[in-house]
Amino acid sequence: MARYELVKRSVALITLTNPPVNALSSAVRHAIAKSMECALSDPKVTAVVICGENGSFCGGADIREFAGPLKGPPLVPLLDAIEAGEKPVVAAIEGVALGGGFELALVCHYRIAHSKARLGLPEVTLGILPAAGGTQRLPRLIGISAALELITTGRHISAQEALKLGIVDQVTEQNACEVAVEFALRAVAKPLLSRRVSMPCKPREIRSAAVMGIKRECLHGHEQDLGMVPSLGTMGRGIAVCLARVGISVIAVESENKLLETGRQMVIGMLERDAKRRGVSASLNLLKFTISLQDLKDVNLVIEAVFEDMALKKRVFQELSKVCRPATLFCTNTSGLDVDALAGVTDRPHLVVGMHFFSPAHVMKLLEVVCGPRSSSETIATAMSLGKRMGKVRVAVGNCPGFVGNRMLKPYIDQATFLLEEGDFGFAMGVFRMSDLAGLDVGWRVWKESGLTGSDVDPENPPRRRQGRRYCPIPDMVCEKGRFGQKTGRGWYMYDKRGGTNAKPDPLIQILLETYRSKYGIQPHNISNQEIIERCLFALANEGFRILEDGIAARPEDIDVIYLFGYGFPRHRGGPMFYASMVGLERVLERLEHYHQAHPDVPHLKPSPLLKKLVACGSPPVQKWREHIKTMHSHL
Ligand SMILES: CCCCCCCC/C=C/C/C=C/C(=O)SCCNC(=O)CCNC(=O)[C@H](O)C(C)(C)COP(=O)(O)OP(=O)(O)OC[C@H]1O[C@@H](n2cnc3c(N)ncnc32)[C@H](O)[C@@H]1OP(=O)(O)O
Repeated sequence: MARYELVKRSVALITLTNPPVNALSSAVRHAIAKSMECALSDPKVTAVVICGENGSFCGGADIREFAGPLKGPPLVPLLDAIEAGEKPVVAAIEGVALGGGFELALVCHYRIAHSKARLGLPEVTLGILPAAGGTQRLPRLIGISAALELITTGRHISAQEALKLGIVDQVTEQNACEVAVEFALRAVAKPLLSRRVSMPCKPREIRSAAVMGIKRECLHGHEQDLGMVPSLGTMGRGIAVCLARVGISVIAVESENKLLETGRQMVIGMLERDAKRRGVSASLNLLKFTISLQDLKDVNLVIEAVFEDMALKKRVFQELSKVCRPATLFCTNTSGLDVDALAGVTDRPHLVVGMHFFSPAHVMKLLEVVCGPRSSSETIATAMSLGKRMGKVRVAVGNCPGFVGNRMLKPYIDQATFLLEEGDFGFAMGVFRMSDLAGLDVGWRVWKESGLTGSDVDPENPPRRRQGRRYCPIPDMVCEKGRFGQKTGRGWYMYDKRGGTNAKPDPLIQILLETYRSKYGIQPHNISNQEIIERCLFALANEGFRILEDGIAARPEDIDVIYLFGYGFPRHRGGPMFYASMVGLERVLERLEHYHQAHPDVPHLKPSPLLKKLVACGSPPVQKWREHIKTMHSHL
């Protein structure tokens, strides 16, 4: 778990050996303690270097040990002892120094980082604090404001940024361990006191804290050398970039030459910029562009990314069934359409699976892999593996309208618009900015297809009621004015230009709201922040409980991963399901009952049976909820 050797006659080299990222398992902590004891007591040793095997310093706590009881030596006294030792210790950081790994580096008296190394305190993303000294040592090293930013965001920083901040002493392109050994030999003669980061911090820094704001198998039988993306629209372009940059050949298909050329230029530009940023050469030779579906006859896997229209997608899959080899997998990039209905028009329903990428696909980490009832286990495993190769955070979900993420969005957005009808200020507008970004026409089309708005609606229908429940027509009114969000320069907000991102309140929306409220005799009233949060977030979590009941997600943690990586849910809150457990399931149930009583025509506010069951069982912790769920999707 750690190798101990003497190098250059007097340097003790401690190499952490716990693949894949040399995490701090109990055995590793034990081995570090023993090695340090040897180094400090051996008179031949004048300095120590700590490094990690296989190009990775240390990925922090060993997540494989999280479920069990804490065993082995605790980390804090071990780290304190390293820092307090009378021989200089140098951390040789290659790969990652994260969480406890970063905290280990912070107790070393010097830190040498390889130029490609990444450092960070991602604990906040796990809902915990960097409690092995990170919250204490980092502010002392780089100042409170810079440290708070790293601690509260969990952001990874590059070696170069770490050097600028004063976290590392030297960045090298060479073997960091060899550089550290030479460095350690030179450090022997230097005083250590000032190198111990946990020395008291200056009073000026403490005062400024008081006014500071706190702001991840091989492809089962389907090694993918060829992927393809029909349609080089926004999603198709991003997906093509994701594939090419991890070395997968892509044949990109468009319907006509002009669109093909535009798409080609954009994909090449995106790949070149991406390669420049990563300091590698762009893999342009992996891309082929065509307007002929016939060119796909020999590919192993197809990712269809045409416009979100069921009839169009069905036509594409019928054509693909004629063109492609019988063993070719068909993946559909859809944000909510019925994957099984698409599988049904192909000659190979068991080889069809959903891959719901999030926009922009080359940036967003989340991938929902949608398992249709006929998707084979091998098909699902292949899509999951492909996602892994593309560097995505993958969650296997069941097939239902909107899958997990977008299905939960419906009650959340509904509550936001109902609140907009009812209230006049204090409203957190996050959902409206997000809708402007996604495009308001997307939801409008779905509402139309499901008969909630548009020409199919019975004119005798009361405007604020549809299909027997409360309906808010304000989003339709916004769309009827051609306001589709950022892409049209106007939506819930106004933007300086089409495609602009700088949202400003638009007086026209205020006028629209006032006119609407006066037409329907709605008296706006003051809505507290608490009510806004409860109605939006408890409705969101309530749908999460229904998704678990329906077997669309296998576990609450999957729902949380989807919301953290696909919907910008605040990391420190852990996701909607974890948040509900933190608030207390009893309270969530009580508030939902209260709001459902006040709004009986809003079914999403009716507490889900699973929530009630969990409360009746004494509100067990999130990781125990699965024991109370009857329906389990066979593939999840
Ligand atoms: C409540 C906890 C109490 C426990 C107390 C224990 C006492 C000691 C600890 C003290 C406090 C310290 C706390 C922490 O350190 S919390 C922070 C923990 N670390 C992380 O959150 C890092 C998580 N990992 C990542 O961000 C990434 O995996 C990566 C950047 C390290 C590498 O990314 P990438 O190159 O994209 O590869 P993968 O994500 O695919 O990972 C590769 C492989 O490595 C495994 N792995 C990653 N991190 C860990 C880890 N910390 N422990 C064990 N294994 C890890 C990952 O699972 C993959 O494995 P594979 O699926 O088998 O391929």
